[in-house]
Amino acid sequence: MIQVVTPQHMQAIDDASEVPLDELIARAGAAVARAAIRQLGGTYGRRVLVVAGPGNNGADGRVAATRLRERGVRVAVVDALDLPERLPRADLVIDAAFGTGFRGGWQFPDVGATPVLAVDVPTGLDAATGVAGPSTPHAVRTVTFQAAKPGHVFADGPARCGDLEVVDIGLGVDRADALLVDAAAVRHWLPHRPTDAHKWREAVRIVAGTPGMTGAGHLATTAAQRAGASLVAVSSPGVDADAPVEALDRRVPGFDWYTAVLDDLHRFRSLVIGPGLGREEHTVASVLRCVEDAVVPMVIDGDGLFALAWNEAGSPAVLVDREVPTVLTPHDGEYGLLTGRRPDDDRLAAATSLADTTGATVLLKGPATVVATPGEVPLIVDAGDERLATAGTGDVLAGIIGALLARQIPAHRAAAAGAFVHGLAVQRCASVGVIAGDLVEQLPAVFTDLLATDA
Ligand SMILES: NC(=O)C1=CN([C@@H]2O[C@H](COP(=O)(O)OP(=O)(O)OC[C@H]3O[C@@H](n4cnc5c(N)ncnc54)[C@H](OP(=O)(O)O)[C@@H]3O)[C@@H](O)[C@H]2O)[C@@H](O)CC1
Ligand SMILES: Nc1ncnc2c1ncn2[C@@H]1O[C@H](COP(=O)(O)OP(=O)(O)O)[C@@H](O)[C@H]1O
Ligand SMILES: [K+]
Repeated sequence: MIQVVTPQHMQAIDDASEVPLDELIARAGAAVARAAIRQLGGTYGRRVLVVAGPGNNGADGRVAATRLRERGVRVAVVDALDLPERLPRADLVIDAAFGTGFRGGWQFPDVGATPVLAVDVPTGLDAATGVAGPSTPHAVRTVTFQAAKPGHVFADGPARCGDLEVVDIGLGVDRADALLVDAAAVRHWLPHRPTDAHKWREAVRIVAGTPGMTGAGHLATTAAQRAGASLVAVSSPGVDADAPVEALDRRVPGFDWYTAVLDDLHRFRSLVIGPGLGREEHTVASVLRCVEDAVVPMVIDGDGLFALAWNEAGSPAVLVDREVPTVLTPHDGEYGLLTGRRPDDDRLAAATSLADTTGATVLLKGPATVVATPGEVPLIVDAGDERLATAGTGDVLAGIIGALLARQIPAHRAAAAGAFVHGLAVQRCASVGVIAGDLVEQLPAVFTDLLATDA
C-alpha cells in the first residue's frame, strides 16, 4: 500500500534525515526528468518548459531541466516570479513553481492545451487537504516524493494531479499517517472459505428496511450474500410483504423487533443495522438497545446512525461500552448528526477523532473514503468514482462490510476491504445509468478477479 504522510510530518522526516538536501533535490529532479521523458514518449525533438519557483520545488525543476538537456531535450526554464509576457512553446510544461511552501496569491500562467507535469503538487493545491487554488493547473501527472500527501487523494487532488507517481528518494518514513488501500492488500486480507464450512459459520443478521424503504433492506441483504455471507437473515420492521425471497426472512410484523433480533443473535457472526430503517421513536429506542446488548460485530449505517445521534446519553457513551467491534459508516451529513459538526477539509482527522471518541471503526464516506480505528493506521480507499453517488449504494456497502465481518476479517480491514470491492464493483459497471443493484451483481466477479490476481 502507498504510504500517505501529511506535509507537516514530511517536513519533520526531511529535517531528521541524514541525506543532505542537495542530494534529495538531485534525486527528486532526476525522477521528474524520467517521468517527463515517459510522458513525452522520447527525447529527440521534444521541447519542455519548466516554470521554476524560488524554493525547493523550483530547485527540483531546475535539476530536471539539466537532466533533460543532457538527454537531448530542448528545455526552457522560466522564473515563476519573473514570467515572460509570452511563454516559449513546448510539448510539456513542468510545474515546479511552488510545492508545499506555497502561501497563495500567485497565478499559474495559462499554458493552453499543453500537458502539465507537476512537481510534488500542482501549484496552489493544498497538500494537506487537496483544496485547489484559483489557478491550480490540471496536471496529467504528478511526481511526488517518498509518500503521497492527503492533498493528492482528497477534494480537488485526484482531478488536479492526474496520474500520481510516488518516488523513493531515500527518506525513511518512520510511520505513515495513512495507507492507500490496493488490490494486493485486500487480496491478502480475504480469507478462503474453509473446507469444513457450514452455513452458520459466516451468517449475517440484518435489520433494514421499513414500509416504503424495503429497497434498502434488499440491497444490504443481497450485497451481504454476494460478498460471501453463508446465510443472511433479514428483518424489515413493519414489512409484511415483498421481503427478499433469497434470504431467510425473520418476519417481525410489529415494531417490537428488538427481542426477536436478540433472541437468536448468538447464531450470527455479524449484525448490520440501519439501512432504510426509518427514524421513528420506537426504532431509535430499539437500535440503542441492540447497540447495548448485541455481542456480535456490528455495522451501524444510515438510520442506525441517526438513532445513535438521537441518543440523549450522547452517542459515544453507548458505543464505548461495547466489547465487540462496531463499524460506523457515516456520510458527511450523518457525521454531522453524530458530532454536531460536518467534517472539515481534513478528513483523516475527522474520521480519526470520531473513532477515538467512540472506540469504533469509522468509515467516513466520500469520493475518497477514510477508515479509522483507535490504535490502527487509517486506511484510505479511492477505488470508486462519482457513479457511486447514487441512492442505495451505501446500503450495498453496509451489506458487504457485514459479510466481511462475518468472514472473520477484523473490523478495520473489513471496512476498508468493503469500500474497496464496492469501488471495484462500480468500475465494472456500464459507464452511465448505474443503479445500486448493479454493484451487487458485479460482486462475484470482483471477488473472483481479486483472488485470481497475483498482485
Ligand atoms: N521531503 C520532501 O518531500 C522533499 C521535497 N522537496 C521539494 O521541496 C518542496 C518544498 O520546498 P519549499 O519548502 O522550499 O517550498 P516551495 O513550495 O518550493 O516554495 C517556497 C518558496 O516560495 C516562496 N513563496 C511561496 N509562495 C509565494 C508567493 N505566492 N509568491 C512569491 N513567493 C512565494 C517562499 O517565500 P516565503 O514564503 O518564504 O517568503 C519560499 O521562498 C516540495 O514541494 C518538494 O518539491 C525536495 O526538493 C526535497 C525533499
Ligand atoms: N463523488 C463520489 N465519488 C466516489 N464515490 C462516491 C461519491 N459520492 C458518494 N460516493 C460513495 O457512494 C456511497 C454513498 O453512500 P450513501 O451516501 O450512504 O448512499 P445511500 O444512503 O443512498 O445508500 C459511499 O460509498 C460513498 O463513498
Ligand atoms: K509544483
